[in-house]
Amino acid sequence: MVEVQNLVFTRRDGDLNRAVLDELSLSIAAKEQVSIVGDSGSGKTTLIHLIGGLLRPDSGSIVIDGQNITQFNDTELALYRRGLGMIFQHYQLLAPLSVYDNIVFQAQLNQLNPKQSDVNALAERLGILHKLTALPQQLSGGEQQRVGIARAMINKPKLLLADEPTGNLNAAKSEEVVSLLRELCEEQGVNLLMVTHSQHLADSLDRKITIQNNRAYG
Ligand SMILES: Nc1ncnc2c1ncn2[C@@H]1O[C@H](COP(=O)(O)OP(=O)(O)OP(=O)(O)O)[C@@H](O)[C@H]1O
Repeated sequence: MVEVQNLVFTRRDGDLNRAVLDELSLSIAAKEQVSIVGDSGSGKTTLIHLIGGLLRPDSGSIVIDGQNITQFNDTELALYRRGLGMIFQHYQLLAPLSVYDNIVFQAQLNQLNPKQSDVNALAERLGILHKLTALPQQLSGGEQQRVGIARAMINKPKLLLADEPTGNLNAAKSEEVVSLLRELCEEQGVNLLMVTHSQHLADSLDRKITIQNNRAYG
């Protein structure tokens, strides 16, 4: 569950501080799947990064499962980030590593050692079982994003943050990837927050939040 209250985040713009998010509040129930839409530059990525503990707000609170992450120190915040799943538009796979190693690398850094049988089961589910020994460059965009999803899901996160996960894919591939993402999140009871520019994909989730005039609606 995500509870954001009166969030303020400013960025330096020349000599001025400019509010990107200003007293933004929103509430997302456990297991809910929510899309985040809004004009370019409205602050969607900023919001995802704040909820993901990659940025700190100027003021306001972000409560995740009862814990106000804005009060975490750096170590606590790093620990919090390890428990999240994140998916990016440009996949951010490690080029020299095989698909299998890309899926487990982050988990292993965090001293979690996913079982091979779990990796295989997830890869099968995502249709990339036959690609586990391939390098990312040998994969299509859609396949690379499936690896991104596997990497995010292998830790069994409670919260999955996806920033334009289909921004590099065509409409048909985008639908495939998002419907897989939805299914997996539903099965595992994962809260999904997905930034998208596609109204169609946004409408396919439980709820749509629009960022406009530095605030959240919907
Ligand atoms: N590192 C940065 N330094 C200064 N300003 C930034 C930085 N990153 C983003 N901004 C500004 O903050 C505002 C919000 O950016 P953000 O990336 O959150 O928007 P967005 O809604 O995700 O946009 P898009 O849909 O184009 O990806 C924009 O005006 C942007 O120019």
